[in-house]
Amino acid sequence: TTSSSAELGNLTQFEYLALNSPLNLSDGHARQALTSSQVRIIDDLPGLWAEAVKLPVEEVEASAKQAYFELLGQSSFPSGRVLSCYSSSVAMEIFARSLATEVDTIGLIHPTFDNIPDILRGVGLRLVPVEEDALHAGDLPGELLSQLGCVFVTTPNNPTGRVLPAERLRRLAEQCAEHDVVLTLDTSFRGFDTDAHYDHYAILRDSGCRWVVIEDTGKLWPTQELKIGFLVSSENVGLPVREIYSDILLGVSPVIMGMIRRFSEDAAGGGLAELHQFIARNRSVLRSVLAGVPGVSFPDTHSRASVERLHVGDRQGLEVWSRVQDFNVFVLPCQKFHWARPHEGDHLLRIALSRSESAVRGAAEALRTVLLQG
Ligand SMILES: N=C(N)NC[C@@H](O)CC(=O)C(=O)O
Repeated sequence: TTSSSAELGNLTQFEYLALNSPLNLSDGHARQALTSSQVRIIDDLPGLWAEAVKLPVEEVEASAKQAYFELLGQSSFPSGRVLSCYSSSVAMEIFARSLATEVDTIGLIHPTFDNIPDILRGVGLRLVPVEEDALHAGDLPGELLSQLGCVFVTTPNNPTGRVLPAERLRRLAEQCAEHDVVLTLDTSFRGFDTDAHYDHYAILRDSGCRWVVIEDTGKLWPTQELKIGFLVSSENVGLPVREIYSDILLGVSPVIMGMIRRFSEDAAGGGLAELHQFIARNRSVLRSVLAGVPGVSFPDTHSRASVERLHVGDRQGLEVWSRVQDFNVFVLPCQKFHWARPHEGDHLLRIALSRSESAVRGAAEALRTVLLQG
């Protein structure tokens, strides 16, 4: 039986409901088929295993990081200060615990995926919402920054897909340096949007601010949750990140590191451009099947992320979410992204696009049927 939405505490619990459905368009994980060149990498897992046994782990790790960060335009990444974690959420928990040793208040982008505020609250931090529009409009108010120990920005943001441009990042980092505020970025969706491929680490380094970045390989490729969350920090971050990392793990499997290197090399050889076209096609399928449905709109016209928000007009998002399950289709209601003011998400749903085109089409057609019922 599907729990009633009221019983579900967070977005991930909505995503659990969808995990075994053929039309799961709920979580932002990659569930499309492997490409033929990616199949060849998976076929060579025994070779990756043998390499992991034979080579020193630091060698396997360094080449995986180099391939992944270079692929996404981050050539100034500080290779000596990148910690490999089992997932980006594990990286975030380690960051949060280390931040809480020194900071009690954090400014967090609003809206964003709710496991971020949940993890930050979990270590006792007080959260202040920083509206996405305000963040992109210009400088943050000095009186806001003077009450914060950290500013946390998801870019590209989830679920809006909005990317912090280089000039805004430069200015924000300068402000954080001026106010001795740690600047933290969650860049989990950056692989999908070339606007997010400018060298963030060069800008952060040159600003002189204290910074942390969390990267996620897990959203890009369909690797059955075999992934790495990279936890990167500045030399002057002044937080016990490495100590707390050592409380949690010794390291990630070098087999997964080798797999990430191979997927990154394949992406650099044309696979990333193919992936972008694949996501763009799924986005256009969703938008065209739902075109013309009264009251329905897509608020994030520029998003290239692997998720798409749908505004359902006067309808209640939770009502549509519930009724579309009659077609075995699962999407994600958006209240919990609005962690400070949930009602802002009452008429919004999020649809995952890292799925087969037929799954996206099938889900869009089921949504159309439900939405036309009024
Ligand atoms: N640790 C958690 N809760 N993982 C779920 C998260 O990866 C899903 C996500 O980010 C998205 O659906 O956009």
